[in-house]
Amino acid sequence: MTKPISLLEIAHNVVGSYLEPGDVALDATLGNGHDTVFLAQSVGASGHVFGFDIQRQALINSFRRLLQHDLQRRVTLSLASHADMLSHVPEQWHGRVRAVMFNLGYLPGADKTVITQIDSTLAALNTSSGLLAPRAVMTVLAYPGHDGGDLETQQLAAWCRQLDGSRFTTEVVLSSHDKPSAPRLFVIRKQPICYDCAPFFTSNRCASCQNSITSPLSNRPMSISMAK
Ligand SMILES: C[S@@+](CC[C@H](N)C(=O)[O-])C[C@H]1O[C@@H](n2cnc3c(N)ncnc32)[C@H](O)[C@@H]1O
Repeated sequence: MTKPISLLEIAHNVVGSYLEPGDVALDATLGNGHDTVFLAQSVGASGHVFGFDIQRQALINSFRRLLQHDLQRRVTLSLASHADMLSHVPEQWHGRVRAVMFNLGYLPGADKTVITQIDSTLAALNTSSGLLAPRAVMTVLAYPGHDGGDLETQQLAAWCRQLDGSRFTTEVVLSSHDKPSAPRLFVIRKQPICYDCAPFFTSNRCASCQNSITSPLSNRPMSISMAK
């Protein structure tokens, strides 16, 4: 039997479909740098990635991983909360960021009590949504199964519901073995449409290819749209 695709792979596939050489992307939670390396590879030598974490160890781990791939020149690492990202992303890129990735929770292999917090996560989501380009994407991998993670996931879902539906669409991708405690991936797309066209926009279609995003393949995790 083929192994179901993981939520992280889905996040990379979605984000990768938006990124082109020369783009700017943000890694809101550096951790061990896996997403950072992926983003740095996707934006090419002419693009740039800004990454954030509140733990020095995460910056060290991410920098080491970038060095292994000779990608360190494409990335600026900040020892800062993602809630403060605005002051670390140069103004010339405000409104031009193509992708933002969040992977909530704790740094694997480190102190599990240092985890993302609702207030700073929501502040960072608000800032990120303003930094995004007209056609852009944000992914948030959330873990309701750990301490505080369930409330953070609920708040994240509520934050998605209050987004302007004419500018943003949200899908939630569930693990194939879904349980209330299983991780879930939020995909928030900023639409490349003007306000004049917004009334004709259908929220269950991909903005770039117009494929339906609500029909899961049999061995895939299930994707649902966030209903208002
Ligand atoms: C699950 S890990 C991220 C995994 C990472 N994306 C990777 O590819 O390895 C979550 C990270 O979020 C970080 N974090 C927690 N609160 C944060 C905040 N306010 N701002 C930025 N990072 C934060 C933690 O220190 C931890 O390293």
